[in-house]
Amino acid sequence: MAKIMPLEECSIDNHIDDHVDQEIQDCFSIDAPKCFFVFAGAGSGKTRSLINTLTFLDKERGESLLMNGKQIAVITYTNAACDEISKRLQYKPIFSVSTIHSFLWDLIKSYQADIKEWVTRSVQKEIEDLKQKQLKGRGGKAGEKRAEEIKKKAERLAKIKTVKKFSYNPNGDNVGYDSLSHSEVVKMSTEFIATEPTMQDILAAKYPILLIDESQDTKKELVDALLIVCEKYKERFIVGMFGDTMQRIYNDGKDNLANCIPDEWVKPVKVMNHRSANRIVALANSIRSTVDGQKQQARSDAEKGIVRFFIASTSDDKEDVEKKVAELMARDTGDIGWNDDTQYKSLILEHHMAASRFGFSDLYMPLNNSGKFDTSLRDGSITELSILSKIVSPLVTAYQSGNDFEVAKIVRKNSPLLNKEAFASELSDQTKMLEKAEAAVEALMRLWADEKIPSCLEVLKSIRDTGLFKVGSRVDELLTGFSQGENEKVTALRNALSVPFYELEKYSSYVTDNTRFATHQGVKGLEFPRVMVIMDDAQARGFLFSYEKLFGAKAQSDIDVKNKREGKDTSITRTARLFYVACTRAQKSLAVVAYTENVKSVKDTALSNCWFSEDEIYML
Ligand SMILES: Nc1ncnc2c1ncn2[C@@H]1O[C@H](COP(=O)(O)OP(=O)(O)OP(=O)(O)O)[C@@H](O)[C@H]1O
Repeated sequence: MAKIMPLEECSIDNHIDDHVDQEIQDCFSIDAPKCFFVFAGAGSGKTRSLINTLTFLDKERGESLLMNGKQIAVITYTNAACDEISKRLQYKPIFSVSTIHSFLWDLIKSYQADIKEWVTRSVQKEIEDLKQKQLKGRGGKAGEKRAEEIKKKAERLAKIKTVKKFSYNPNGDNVGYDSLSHSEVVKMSTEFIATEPTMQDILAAKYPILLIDESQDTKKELVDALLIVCEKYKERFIVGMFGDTMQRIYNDGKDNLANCIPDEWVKPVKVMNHRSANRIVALANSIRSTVDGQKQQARSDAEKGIVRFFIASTSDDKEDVEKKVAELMARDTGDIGWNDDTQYKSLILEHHMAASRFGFSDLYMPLNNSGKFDTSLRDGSITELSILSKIVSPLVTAYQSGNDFEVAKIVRKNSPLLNKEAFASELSDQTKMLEKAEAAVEALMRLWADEKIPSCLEVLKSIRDTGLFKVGSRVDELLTGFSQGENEKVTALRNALSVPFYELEKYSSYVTDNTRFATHQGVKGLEFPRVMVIMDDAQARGFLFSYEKLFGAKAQSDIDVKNKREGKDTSITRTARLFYVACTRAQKSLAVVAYTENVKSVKDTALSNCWFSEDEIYML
């Protein structure tokens, strides 16, 4: 009788790419080290190969590297990816996993004299350039703005002379003349790496192995600098890049990276998509055929999978449309997960679209429109919002559900009324302290009495007045009325925080990834069983992407035509790549929803590109 093999062993073709990990491991040979470049489509197991490689390196080289004070550097695109990779590597000290900005800052931050010299030169040059423009310019508003900029830069230049130590926070706002901007750090450090032999020595000695995830979006200056160091230190510096040119969605990545990789680098090829069902892989291939024609195959044990394309008018009610889409998906797939909005992921183009769908627009828009809070708004780290969402909101929930233990725990952990210093100064009468803390909690909770819902400002006022939690001096400014000439951040925050407290809670759920919404860009690297990709240019305010152009509903601009003629990236190719990233997150079923001004063109394009068939399309 024939031996019955486990399914995994039967489907030999599912192991078609297994040689890739071995090819990568061979690059770390002591005698003939090589750099490598693993570029492969979505779901092909690049992250898995990265982790396998690191696990192998830990086992084979970990001890000797650590003993010599060296580390293996891993550069990822986001903090979330850093956390995930560090966790999977069990936080072992042999690895230094960081984002590009932290990596570069760590490398250069102790060279303060060089930093000072570079910044001084750079600001001087900026002033010079502005002065040149001023001479040629026509004055008017632009001229006034330039004059203001020249003045500000001259002030910074004067202050830079006195700076002893420059600071930089890779994850936040960098204000103040002694702090460096994100672009300054990238420009300066990559320039150091590309041109300073000492910095090249330090880099190669500290991190003899450097692996980069999502390298299609790695800043081009860094890629160029690393290529220089690789060439110079062939014997003792190995760079490994993992990525996919079709998933390049940020403009600062290196265009046509694949063509810049030296011939002697090892370039293993992967052809399988381990993530998605057959129909989704076929769609991904046909989207890709409009850009580079690379094809993947699904696993032999992959499900059939379902894709549907829903076309709606821009003026339709979005909530109704998306509800109907989920119902139709549940019906067509027979998968009840589509009936539960916590079980599928809706991918929107910009955060404010999640804000309007999930109900935190009034909080989000003033902050977004001010343009003063970049990443901190997106990751929820604006100080006042963070206190309200991370401390006050759980406290209110615990109190309202009668969980006294949890209330006490939150207060003890976070309140200055019960911290060590408070205990030290009230040694004789600690009950007094406890009573004070209790009274502060009661005062806060009275804001919710009689089914009232307080505004975020009222909540901040209560905790500031009672001292229940430390709020910082900006809250005093927020709680006084608007004054001419005040900091724009304060004005934006005051407007945002005048909303009912529940909007803050919704915002907080969104930034902590506890809602069904995420952006097309933000889900890079992730996967979900059910995905709804929402394309809605009318609601998106950026101009880098245009689904209407991709689907032929809007004409190409003259610039698009010119860029295309010159073989450059256009808003259409950029959008095709974003569309590819969004669709390839789906494992089992995928709904694509297009809101358009031109229903017919969208349908015609979907059919003529063979992205969807007639029976997969719904006109809503
Ligand atoms: N060789 C394999 N055998 C079985 N499953 C695999 C294999 N490689 C990857 N997978 C699974 O396929 C999915 C995609 O893998 P991974 O995230 O590593 O792909 P990726 O190439 O990094 O994807 P993307 O570029 O789309 O982010 C994961 O669920 C992973 O566990």
